[in-house]
Amino acid sequence: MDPDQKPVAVSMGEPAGIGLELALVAWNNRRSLRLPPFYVRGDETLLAERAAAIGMKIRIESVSPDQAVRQFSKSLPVVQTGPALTDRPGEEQEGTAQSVVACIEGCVEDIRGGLASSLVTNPINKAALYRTGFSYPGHTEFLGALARKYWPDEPAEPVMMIAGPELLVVPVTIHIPIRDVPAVLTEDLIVKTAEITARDLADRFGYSNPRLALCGLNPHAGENGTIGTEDRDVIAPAVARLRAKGIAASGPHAADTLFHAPARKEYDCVLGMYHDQVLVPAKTIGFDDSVNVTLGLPFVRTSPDHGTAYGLAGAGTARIDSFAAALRMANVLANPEKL
Ligand SMILES: NC(=O)C1=CN([C@@H]2O[C@H](COP(=O)(O)OP(=O)(O)OC[C@H]3O[C@@H](n4cnc5c(N)ncnc54)[C@H](O)[C@@H]3O)[C@@H](O)[C@H]2O)C=CC1
Ligand SMILES: NCC(=O)COP(=O)(O)O
Repeated sequence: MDPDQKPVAVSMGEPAGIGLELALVAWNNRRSLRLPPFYVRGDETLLAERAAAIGMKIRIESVSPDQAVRQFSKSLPVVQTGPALTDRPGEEQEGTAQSVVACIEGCVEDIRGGLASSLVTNPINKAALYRTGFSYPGHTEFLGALARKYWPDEPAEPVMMIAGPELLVVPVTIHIPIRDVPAVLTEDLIVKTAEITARDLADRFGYSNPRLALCGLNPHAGENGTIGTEDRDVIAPAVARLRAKGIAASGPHAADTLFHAPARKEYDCVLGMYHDQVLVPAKTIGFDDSVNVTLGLPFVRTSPDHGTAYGLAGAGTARIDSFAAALRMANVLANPEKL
């Protein structure tokens, strides 16, 4: 065992979803899945109840983060966070949101304190958190705020990237209503998002001068301004600014012909102007093994690319691939010198 090895911190996510059983199944298959040591910030009782629900005999041990690596070979380490909860797979419960948020923040504090290498978040139910006053659209923006709190001297401009073996995509606008996209989509936002993407692909993912393909917003990228003007007046100038800075940006491209196999050879990453423009192709091509990774943070965060999947919770049948890929990617990004 590497005495300096730090565990990956996993937040429990929405208790009614599949996150708990992903952690259980991942630990049970840790060798065959080649997983790094990890611990879950969550509730020990809840994990034990979910293990019983899916018919899994497993040892779960409550630990502090510094004990997790040593414990990992014997039992699933849990860092108790919040009160004991009752497991109701697929059923939203009042009063769990505080624990969900505390687990995410606790993991970030662990990284800041040198106790964890990186963070893998399990899916949250966004609407359930909004109802309790959570003011961030998702993890991505919340983690940006936590980065500014815990690393006040470092820049934190979170950018979402969905990374699969065949396709990398970045949505420039994320969780906003589609009607708001044109107003939010500014030249500066596109340039900033592309710069962070290019920098992190080079520094953390080993691309030299990554090729970024920017989608248009309108059908046929606006058809020379006849089907909408944003492509011509906002996206094209942003691409020109990026190219002037030496970034290998191209576009605006018609999005409908950007994702078939020959087209995918022409770029390293696609920047889409809104969520579904790029998450639909990314999940269609790589739903099982893509990872959601936040660029632009002073620490490493990944997550599976899927959501809470209430319909599968408690059945023990949810696919583990994306969660396992998220754990492996977090460990590699956090330990570039060792791997
Ligand atoms: N990172 C995060 O926290 C994310 C959270 N969500 C949240 O998840 C909730 C549900 O969202 P949906 O759009 O229904 O997406 P979803 O990903 O939970 O489910 C979509 C479909 O994929 C299936 N699926 C999801 N994960 C699977 C797995 N591991 N194995 C096999 N099948 C799987 C589900 O059964 C369902 O048919 C929402 O509240 C949303 O906010 C969604 C995406 C990411
Ligand atoms: N559709 C992707 C998603 O919902 C993940 O968002 P985040 O919670 O990682 O910001």
